[in-house]
Amino acid sequence: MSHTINIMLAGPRGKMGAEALKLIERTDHFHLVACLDRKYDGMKVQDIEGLPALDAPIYTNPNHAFDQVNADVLIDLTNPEAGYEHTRLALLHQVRPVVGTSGFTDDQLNTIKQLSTDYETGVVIAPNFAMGAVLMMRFSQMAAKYFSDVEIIEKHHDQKLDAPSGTAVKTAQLIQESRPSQSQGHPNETETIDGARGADYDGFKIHSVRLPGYIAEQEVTFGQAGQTLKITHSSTDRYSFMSGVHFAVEQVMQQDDYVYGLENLME
Ligand SMILES: NC(=O)C1=CN([C@@H]2O[C@H](COP(=O)(O)OP(=O)(O)OC[C@H]3O[C@@H](n4cnc5c(N)ncnc54)[C@H](OP(=O)(O)O)[C@@H]3O)[C@@H](O)[C@H]2O)C=CC1
Ligand SMILES: O=C(O)C1=N[C@H](C(=O)O)C[C@H](O)C1
Repeated sequence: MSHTINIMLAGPRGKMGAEALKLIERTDHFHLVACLDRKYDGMKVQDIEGLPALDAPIYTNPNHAFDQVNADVLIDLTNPEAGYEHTRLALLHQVRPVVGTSGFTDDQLNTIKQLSTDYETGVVIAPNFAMGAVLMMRFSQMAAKYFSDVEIIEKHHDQKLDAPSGTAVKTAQLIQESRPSQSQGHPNETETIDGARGADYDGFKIHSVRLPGYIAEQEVTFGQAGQTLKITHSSTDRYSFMSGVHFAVEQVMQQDDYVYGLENLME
């Protein structure tokens, strides 16, 4: 019998938050103790139309929530601004954050890492919870050892706030670890329309597509004379992220430090 894990969830009405509530509801040893939201202060989750019958209270002031509620884990699925503040507060209260929210700056990630050390509290930052996406990133890192020319194309729904996606940034970092720095394409290439060649990361390009109809997709294309290699992952349902959320919640309970990427927790 697993030990009960008390969870505070930020962003319960969001696309991911609503899916995470269902995960918590169906997992026997996950117990929702509170939600952080922008609205409905003092109400219960079960009082909000469309949300499951869970009697956890909703707080709009995260300070009050962390002062009043005993949580083991914070799951954050909000936006970069709120997510950073929630994660910071969680660490100050020695609540272990599992962060799916993307779009943090390097400075913010460094502060989170430092707080994790200072408060001896584990934190998992997961650019992508889908196991297939984690493998796609690792395969891309492997391929970059042999194919030094690469471009990343990520495609998301048009409600996404941050670009490039957290997944694309993490993929780019893993590729950078595997290939020597170099710039690609023709040295004299010009853009007749600004941005046509995408964003530059260590000499290679990242392209962000935003369209209704997509959930999340990424294609990493490698090229060398006479051949191309494409490594692609698609999430066609947000359910795809939930086994990773489950895994991260379990894992963060065993952690005392900062983990950036689920691949660091997989054998
Ligand atoms: N790591 C991963 O695998 C994945 C990560 N994500 C990331 O998760 C985040 C959420 O994505 P998604 O669910 O699609 O986005 P949504 O916009 O659907 O949901 C975000 C939710 O956060 C709420 N919110 C905004 N500000 C606050 C606040 N201050 N306190 C509490 N709640 C707040 C919003 O409320 P309101 O609507 O009222 O503004 C909304 O309900 C994004 O950063 C996204 O990139 C998404 C999918 C997978
Ligand atoms: O906003 C999304 O939807 C997603 N965000 C994450 C990211 O920025 O990579 C993960 C996934 O791609 C879905």
